[in-house]
Amino acid sequence: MLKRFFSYYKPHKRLFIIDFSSAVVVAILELAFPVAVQWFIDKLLPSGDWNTIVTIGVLLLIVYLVSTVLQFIVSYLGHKLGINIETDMREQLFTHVQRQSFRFFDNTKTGHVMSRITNDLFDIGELAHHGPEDFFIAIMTFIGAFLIMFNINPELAIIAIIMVPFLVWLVTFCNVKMNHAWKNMYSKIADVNARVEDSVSGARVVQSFTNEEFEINRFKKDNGSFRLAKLVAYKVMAGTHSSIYMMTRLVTLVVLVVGAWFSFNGKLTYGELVSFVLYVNVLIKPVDKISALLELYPKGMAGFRRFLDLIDQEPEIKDRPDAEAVKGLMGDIRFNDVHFRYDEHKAVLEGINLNIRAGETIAFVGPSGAGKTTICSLIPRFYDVNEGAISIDGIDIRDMTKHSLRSHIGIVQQDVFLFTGTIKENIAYGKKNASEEEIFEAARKAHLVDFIASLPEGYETQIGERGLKLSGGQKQRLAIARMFLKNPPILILDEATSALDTATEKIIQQALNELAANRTTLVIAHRLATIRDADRVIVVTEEGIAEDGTYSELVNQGGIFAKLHHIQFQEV
Ligand SMILES: Nc1ncnc2c1ncn2[C@@H]1O[C@H](COP(=O)(O)OP(=O)(O)OP(=O)(O)O)[C@@H](O)[C@H]1O
Repeated sequence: MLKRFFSYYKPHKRLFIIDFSSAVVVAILELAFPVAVQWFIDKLLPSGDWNTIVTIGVLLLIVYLVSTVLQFIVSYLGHKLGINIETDMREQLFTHVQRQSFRFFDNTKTGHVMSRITNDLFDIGELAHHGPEDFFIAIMTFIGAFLIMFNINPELAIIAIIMVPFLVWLVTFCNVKMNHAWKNMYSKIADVNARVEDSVSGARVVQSFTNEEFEINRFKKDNGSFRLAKLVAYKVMAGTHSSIYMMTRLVTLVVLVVGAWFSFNGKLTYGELVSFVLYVNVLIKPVDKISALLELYPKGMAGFRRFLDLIDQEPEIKDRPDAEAVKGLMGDIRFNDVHFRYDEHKAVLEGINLNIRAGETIAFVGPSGAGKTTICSLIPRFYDVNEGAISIDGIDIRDMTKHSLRSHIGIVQQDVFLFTGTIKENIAYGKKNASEEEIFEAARKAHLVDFIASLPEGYETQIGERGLKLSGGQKQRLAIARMFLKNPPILILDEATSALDTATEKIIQQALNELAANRTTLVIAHRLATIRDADRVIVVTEEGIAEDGTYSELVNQGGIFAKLHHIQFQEV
């Protein structure tokens, strides 16, 4: 895991080297300071040479100035390095989530994904900056300080260092406890995020059921669990800090008292004693640093582990290495003995055989839950078949790149999803490099022009989150405009006209008929009035494809479709 963590430094090698070497120089200057003080007290003060004292003062000032500049570099560039790494990871994670397949989103809570992309990575930048640098500097100053102390007075140096193993044990012990506490805290905040995401996006449902209290109580529960998890983490942290504080002060105290005794016995000069006490601080500082790292390391690593968990989840639907980027597909679709299941428990499709000729308009009808939407989801490879194969123009869809396959298919969902932004931006989503004329033309074909003209800001009107400020029919027309722009050879309309009033529906139906001309069009419809013009009607039931023929053929056949027809048109 550490190896993978360090691989993120690679693109920022230069920054790391500047930051790290500045930190090393600062540490060396810090190590040299007590020696200078000792020399000052023992040699310079008794000599009474005021000129040398002033010269040394000026020299020290220069050293301090250099040190200050280096401190700035360490602090600024170090943090820059950290945030660069954090940004890279966040971008990688977002890209990775974008490439995930439908099944991933079926099984993952949005709030949890949001948490991983935002909160979980907060401490990684800090760890990336402080981790290796502080660790190395701590070891370096610790060894350096000990060697100098040993040189001044070996006995006192050994007394000072004798307590360090206890400190190391304490640090390790606390590390384990804190690791656990932070990981738990991250998982709880992910739950809070998931709850907020659910309640806010479902706010209208919540209010229509007057379930606000219920939602508040559920939130309180999750928020309370998060509070508890964070409190535990802080408690462990406070325990760690105070134990380390006590141990470090104890070392200083022991050195001061024993050092004073040595001094009485002429084994230590005053300068050496002062320098020794200063060195105890230099010796202990790394332990302080390590204790800060101890707090940061588990937090950062807990986030990094969760980051890796997600990064290591391979997208289910991937391009084969030899996949072809297809162009100009006509839309001849064949299902050859297709079996499909969403999960282990229940087969949704079993042995489906279908033959859809390019340019045909096919209507899928049948009871709810029979698998009409599923059949259509398999064509763009939102899911892969478990057995059998689907081909377009004779090419197995698994032999095409996902991108080229999907660029030939347009889908108008039952539940239109629009993005926060303007009307123009949302239409242009169908074709990223569309010209203004193309956008206007698409809007015209979708009968949106009058509506857009009635808005004070026209095409620049903000439609609110997920198109909240538009009516169902307007959303639907916007989605249709988007599809005119995309202009795909294969069209899937999932009850596309269900949100329209009778008058608008007629106009849209006309537009859709125009759009469907010379394209393969699959319509999933419940209202039979919209599919009278279809070339073929396919009845899907839980047992598979039950009927296949033209509208009138099926009505005359007197089977399932005929029954549906009679129910809808109240003919007996
Ligand atoms: N993402 C999913 N994960 C698991 N099961 C699913 C998923 N989507 C659909 N199903 C199940 O698969 C079966 C077929 O669903 P599908 O949506 O294809 O039916 P449908 O005929 O389009 O229904 P409707 O007319 O109500 O839209 C149903 O039993 C449904 O519960």
